[in-house]
Amino acid sequence: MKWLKVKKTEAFDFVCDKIASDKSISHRCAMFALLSDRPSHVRNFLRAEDTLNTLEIVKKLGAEVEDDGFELTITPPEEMREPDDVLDCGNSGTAMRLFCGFLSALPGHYVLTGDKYLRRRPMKRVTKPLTQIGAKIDGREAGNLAPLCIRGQELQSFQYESTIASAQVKSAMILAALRADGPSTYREPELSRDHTERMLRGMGANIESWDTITIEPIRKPLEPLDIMVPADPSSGFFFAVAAAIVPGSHVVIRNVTLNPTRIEAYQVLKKMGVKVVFEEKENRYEPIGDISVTYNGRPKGVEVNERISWLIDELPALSIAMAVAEGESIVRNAEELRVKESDRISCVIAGLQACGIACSEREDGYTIQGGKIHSAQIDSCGDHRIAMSFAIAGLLADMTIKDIDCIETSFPNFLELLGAITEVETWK
Ligand SMILES: O=C(O)C1=C[C@@H](OP(=O)(O)O)[C@@H](O)[C@H](O)C1
Ligand SMILES: C=C(OP(=O)(O)O)C(=O)O
Repeated sequence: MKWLKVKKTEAFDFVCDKIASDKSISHRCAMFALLSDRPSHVRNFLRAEDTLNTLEIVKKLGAEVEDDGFELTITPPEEMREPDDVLDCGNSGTAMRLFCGFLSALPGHYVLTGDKYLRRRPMKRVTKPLTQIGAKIDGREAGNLAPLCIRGQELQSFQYESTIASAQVKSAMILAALRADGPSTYREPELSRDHTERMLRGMGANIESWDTITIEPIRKPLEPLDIMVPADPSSGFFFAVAAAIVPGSHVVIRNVTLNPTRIEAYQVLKKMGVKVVFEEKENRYEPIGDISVTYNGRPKGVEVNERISWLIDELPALSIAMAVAEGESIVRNAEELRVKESDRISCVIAGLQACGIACSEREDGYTIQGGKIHSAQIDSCGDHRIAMSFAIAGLLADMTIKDIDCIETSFPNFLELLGAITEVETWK
């Protein structure tokens, strides 16, 4: 098990074009390449554990992958292969849920599994609606927990109204709908990240989204992808919080997706009084540009209770800004945090309490009374976002973090970048 010590730092000015590539988009690049009959070209693919596991699965399904160190060329097989082994999604909920939808309609037998954290996460949210349209999926707790066994077959078209705003559920259903026996519709309570719709549309799929998403089944292979994956705003956000809390600091995060469903946490920082500027530079599949964040005095407390799916992954890091803010901050309607890689409500609160911050949890969120962060020893709970959030808290008071191996799942060069603004030490 790896440990990390982060030292308190002084004002920094950091222009960063090395933030990890977007995880959501990278998963989809690997998977969606299988929907074409020609090679897809993917530059800047995220080389982290989660997305490399997805790429391995795509290879086990018969794709050939050439890698020149910068660009991946993913050539789909003429016919998808039934794998002779289990498909390991590692730590990734996105991989497991999207593959459920993808494989349910593909002839063959597939077993999806993952690490001990993923095998605890609820899968009923995808296995239930998929089963309702004819999918054959089984797993522990009547199909709720991995390992999941899928026997792919023809699926029926559907009209599904989801009770949760989840891009993973939506994407699983869209992937199933692409091979269903007629047009399908999908509704969600509030728009969740929409990379699947944008990318599949860019590949020529007939997907319309207004209040309701309408998906036509594909009658021929889609166009291949030709894409440069932008930087991940969720990864960049750790450095945004760093600039927001260390007096006199400034950061520029370059070439990041500016998709509105992904940058809401930056909008909240702005609401807290931090100076945040977005500069769009191009638009292909997604708007892409730079985000600059400048310290602007002590941030102010804020209440976050809507568009939760637009900032769900950033809430642990945002809680660090809330912990140093003037006044009280409240997070509501965020019960989804409890079923991520860890129970992120309990882990955030336990970590902040260890740092001497007054805070308390509720079923759907937490309340944080802004104060002064003290040195502490924090357990990451095996969760990359908890580990990196408290590493950022360490910029204000030396912090020791237990079990940081999980950072590899989404942001392998995090410590290298953090090392540019402070002293870091790791040991086993
Ligand atoms: O579709 C995606 O790429 C993701 C969707 C979100 O999960 P939910 O769909 O469970 O909200 C998010 O938390 C996850 O990190 C990535
Ligand atoms: C929740 C996350 O990812 P996933 O659901 O893919 O494991 C995350 O990266 O914060």
